[in-house]
Amino acid sequence: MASLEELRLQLDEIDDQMVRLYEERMKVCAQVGEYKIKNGKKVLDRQREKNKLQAVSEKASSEFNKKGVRELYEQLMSMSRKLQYQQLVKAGALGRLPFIEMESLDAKNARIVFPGTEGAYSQAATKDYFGENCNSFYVRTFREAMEAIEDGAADYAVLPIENSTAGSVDEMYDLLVEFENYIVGETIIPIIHTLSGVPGAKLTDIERVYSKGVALMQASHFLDDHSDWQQISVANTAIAARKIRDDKDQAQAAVCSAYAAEVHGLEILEENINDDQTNCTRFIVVTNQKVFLKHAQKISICLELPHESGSLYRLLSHFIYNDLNMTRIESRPIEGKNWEYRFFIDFEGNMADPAVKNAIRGLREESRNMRILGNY
Ligand SMILES: C=C(O[C@@H]1C=C(C(=O)O)C=C[C@H]1O)C(=O)O
Repeated sequence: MASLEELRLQLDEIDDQMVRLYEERMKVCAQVGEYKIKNGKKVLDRQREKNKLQAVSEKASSEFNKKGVRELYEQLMSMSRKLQYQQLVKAGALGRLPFIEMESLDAKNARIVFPGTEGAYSQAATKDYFGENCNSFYVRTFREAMEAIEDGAADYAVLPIENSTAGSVDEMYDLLVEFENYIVGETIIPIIHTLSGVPGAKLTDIERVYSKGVALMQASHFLDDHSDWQQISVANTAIAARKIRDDKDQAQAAVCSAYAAEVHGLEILEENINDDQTNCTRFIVVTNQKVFLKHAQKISICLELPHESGSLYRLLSHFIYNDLNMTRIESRPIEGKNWEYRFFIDFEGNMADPAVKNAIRGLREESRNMRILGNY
């Protein structure tokens, strides 16, 4: 029997040939890439790849090797496509109107809309991002804020996208798909709830508690200790505070911020009733202009995938190959298509970076309805 050294020498010789052949194959692929640029053809040809996988796997002698050859060729063709995407990006064929790079946002002259009412957490986020004296107004719902941006009634909207306790704000993800608005910034603010009632009310008077559904959830330990209280969900924590003020009923209280309580003239019955003391929410800043800040370092995209095995795995290779760090992936059902999903992916990078351009080119071609939601 041959020694390990001898066997490894044989492997080395085979590998030399394989590398040489790989490089030869890639040279031909580069010519295919040039042809495609000239003739406006897509890089990915699913039928050709299907036929190729069939043909090469048939040449292998055992079931085990058929599977191996298939996997090997899937990777080879994926590398071939990535080379061609690079060629396309170099040739300037980005395929969509580009995002315009901006030095900074004009916070001084901006009109900013936030959902809720005076005292909402989204108002706190607005002031945090645009400054205490910014020119802001409120609308009732997230949708109305997105409409205000689309219509040009406001330049920017500040909207919640993710809470550290309750997770994603699903409605916002759906609205980002529905509207053609773009994320240009984000800010994270602490969310500290109080239980507040009309002046003079005591804890023992309370029978009904109003707040936003997720806020009631974030204070569930405290509220569970008062299981006789009826919990009523309204659009926003500050809207709940306003209602308590307007109704003037000592049996009613709101779960809202200390600031909302102060703005609406309520008295705090219990401070800091969060389950989690580190509770915070990430807000996004949205605009209707296709712009990104020069120093932006995070990109959000969404896309749909064909309902076939391995499609997500293959898609993620664009991040790995281009050395891009993915920071978040989320999925939402696609309306009208049961059990099919739209993926929302955040990754680190700036749109001006060639690695980002290459990845986006590949992702766009190999998925359905890919959209860049923003670079911020
Ligand atoms: C090289 C091509 O581009 C892509 C890569 C393929 C390959 O590496 O064999 C096959 C089909 C295309 O998806 C081609 O179209 O032939």
